[in-house]
Amino acid sequence: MNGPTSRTAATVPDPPARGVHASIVCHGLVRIFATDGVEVQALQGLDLTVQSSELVAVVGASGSGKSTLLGILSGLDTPTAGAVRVAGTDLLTMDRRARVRYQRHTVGFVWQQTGRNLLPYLSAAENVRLPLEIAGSGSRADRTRRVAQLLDLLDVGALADRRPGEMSGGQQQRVAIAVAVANAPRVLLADEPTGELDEATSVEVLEALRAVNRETGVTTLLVTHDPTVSEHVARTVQIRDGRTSTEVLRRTEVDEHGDTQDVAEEFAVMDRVGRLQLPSEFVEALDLRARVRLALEPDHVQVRPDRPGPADPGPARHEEAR
Ligand SMILES: Nc1ncnc2c1ncn2[C@@H]1O[C@H](COP(=O)(O)OP(=O)(O)OP(=O)(O)O)[C@@H](O)[C@H]1O
Repeated sequence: MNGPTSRTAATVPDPPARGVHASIVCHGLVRIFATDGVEVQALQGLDLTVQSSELVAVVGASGSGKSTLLGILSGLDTPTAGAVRVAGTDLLTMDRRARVRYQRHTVGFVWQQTGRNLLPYLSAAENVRLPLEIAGSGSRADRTRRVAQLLDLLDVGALADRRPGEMSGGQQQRVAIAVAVANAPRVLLADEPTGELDEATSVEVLEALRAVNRETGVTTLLVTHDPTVSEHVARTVQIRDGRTSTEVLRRTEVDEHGDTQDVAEEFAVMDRVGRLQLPSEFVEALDLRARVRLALEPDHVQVRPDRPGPADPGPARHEEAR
């Protein structure tokens, strides 16, 4: 996804009205933090729609606003402006009780720090059982069955009796995913779930998230600074300066010889009033500055520097064209 690509295209996020099947709809999300009289705009009008049962990775550099977005989606923080709905719940109008219900039943979380996800003195099975008992779901036998099912789904069934300290980081994160989806939330949120893991283990944990998403249909949003995640998920949304800037969509195609191949295409994200961010590589490659020339062509829009270049016909020709 890095580097200039001639295949950058634009996509407009679905408006909330069309988002009946959308599980997450953020529209014009703004979050301003004020500390000691200094304002930081962590989110600057972020638009994002995630369809029901979709798995999306939100990728961005440090300080781009990922944790702020996740804080809002998890109901721990509220935006300064904008609209946000998750699984039909308007997160701006929730009262205290609705917030507790939302956090207990609608969303599940996996955090980066393995220690934050699991209780160290409980076994894997007991950790998964705990949220079921708190929610009072099913009979004792139902709970035992569900714990076993989830641990098997996450491929950690053999570790049911081990405590977190007796498991690897990747195994702990897989148990953490089982804990997060124990009460069948509509949405699973994961904050840098592979942040403390090596590359091979990270891939295993991503595969585990994909398996849970596929098998249970839980809408899954993970945030990470690791751009290579886009190689493992169908949709990656890039966030830059508190806004979604580009998206990479990955799909499998069968060529004329019957061979399958992975095709990744990068799109720029345009908001509802037509604003889009040019990829920084494009801006740098053409040394684009404050003003650019735009021209509408039959099937595309041209963006050129505001100065005559070798291929530029010059202002006289533009005058003629008008
Ligand atoms: N509680 C806060 N008070 C003041 N500023 C904050 C607060 N939380 C975040 N910020 C600022 O908002 C911006 C976005 O921060 P955020 O933590 O969302 O970024 P991030 O993409 O998650 O970064 P990282 O990958 O380093 O965690 C940063 O400039 C950060 O300093």
